[in-house]
Amino acid sequence: MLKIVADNKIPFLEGALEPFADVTYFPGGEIDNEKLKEADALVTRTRTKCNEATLQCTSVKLITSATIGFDHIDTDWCETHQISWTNAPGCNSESVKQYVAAILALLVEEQGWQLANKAIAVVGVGNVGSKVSALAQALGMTVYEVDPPRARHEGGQRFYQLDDIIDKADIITFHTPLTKEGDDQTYHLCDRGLLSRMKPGAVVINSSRGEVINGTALKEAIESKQIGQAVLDVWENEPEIDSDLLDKVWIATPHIAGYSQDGKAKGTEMSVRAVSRFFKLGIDEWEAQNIPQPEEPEISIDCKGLDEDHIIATAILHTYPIKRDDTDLRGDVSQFEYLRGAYPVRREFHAYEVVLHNGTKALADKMKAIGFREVIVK
Ligand SMILES: NC(=O)c1ccc[n+]([C@@H]2O[C@H](COP(=O)([O-])OP(=O)(O)OC[C@H]3O[C@@H](n4cnc5c(N)ncnc54)[C@H](O)[C@@H]3O)[C@@H](O)[C@H]2O)c1
Ligand SMILES: O=C(O)[C@H](O)[C@H](O)COP(=O)(O)O
Repeated sequence: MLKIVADNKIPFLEGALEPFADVTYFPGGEIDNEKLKEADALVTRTRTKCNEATLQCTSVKLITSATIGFDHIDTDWCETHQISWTNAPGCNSESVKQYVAAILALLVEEQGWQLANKAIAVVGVGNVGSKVSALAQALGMTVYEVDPPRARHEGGQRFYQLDDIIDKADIITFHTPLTKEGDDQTYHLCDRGLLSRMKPGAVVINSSRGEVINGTALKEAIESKQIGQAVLDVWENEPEIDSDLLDKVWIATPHIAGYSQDGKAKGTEMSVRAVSRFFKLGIDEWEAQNIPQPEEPEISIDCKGLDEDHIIATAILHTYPIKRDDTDLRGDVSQFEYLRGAYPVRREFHAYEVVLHNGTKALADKMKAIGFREVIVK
């Protein structure tokens, strides 16, 4: 019988492959060479380093990661050793968009920002960045899209050079993969030099990979007030993160930007389907079951006396009260990994209906463009 080793923190997975395989589950960090000796496939997430040390002399033929990022897979080694691998492109991109939306909502609510007067630089315009860019455009912001590989490939006027707009953006949000070589390498892309050229008081958001920002340089830039605020979901050396940096950033979360139930379900679906295609199991269209509903799927807002930014911010923060995640991490930073494993149910915008009392159709259209399933004006 087919043997599959799987990470035990992949929601919706249990039961999917059991009719076809002997499936054993372990915490991601504990999956090692010994556990993979007789495995045909590994269904994984970012916490298992899929490299020579883990994979040599095993019978693994396929790795499927239920995540967007695949920097935990030594793809060169796998390819030269006939191990196929897949990730889950785009699976939780809407969830990361919701994370950035929640930050914009906090800037409106707590710092009085008027989004139409602000500019955002989106660095990396792939699955996540393109959604963040569309969100910011729907909110009326000026958007600078920065993506050198796409700029080279697609040409045209759409993309900016980071150096040309770095001093114009009120927010710089990073959505690149982590790469350590080549012309477009992103390791420490945000370094002392880049931080020093930012508009004074700018907000830096990183939900890509921790190593895209040099944490030491970021601390200095916050201390010297070169930048106004930093928002970090991803960190160098997770889960042993720099607690001094944590104290200095405005919003700190334990790598959960992509942790909506919807994103998790899609990641699991893409993994199961990849296993099915590879081993011809006949469940190429497998779907996750029983995705939990939001506690309060209807958002009711009286718009009288409120401006559009505040109304939208209220709805966004109803779906995702991001400060809860910040408070939990600051409560005990040693619980970084536990907080990820025990993450509460979060649903994306499309799981919600909004009722606007005294609202306008124009506002309703804007909120639908952001992603809410239904927006009713009463
Ligand atoms: N925090 C989380 O929970 C979470 C969730 C999902 C994804 N991620 C991470 O977010 C990042 C983006 O994910 P994605 O799905 O959009 O990836 P993607 O591959 O779809 O898009 C990445 C984009 O970055 C561009 N890029 C590459 N090098 C660049 C550079 N030097 N400067 C600017 N742009 C560059 C690429 O051309 C591409 O368009 C990845 O690092 C992923 O691992 C994190
Ligand atoms: O790459 C991704 O998809 C995200 O970073 C994802 O949220 C990582 O999840 P993990 O495997 O660490 O649970």
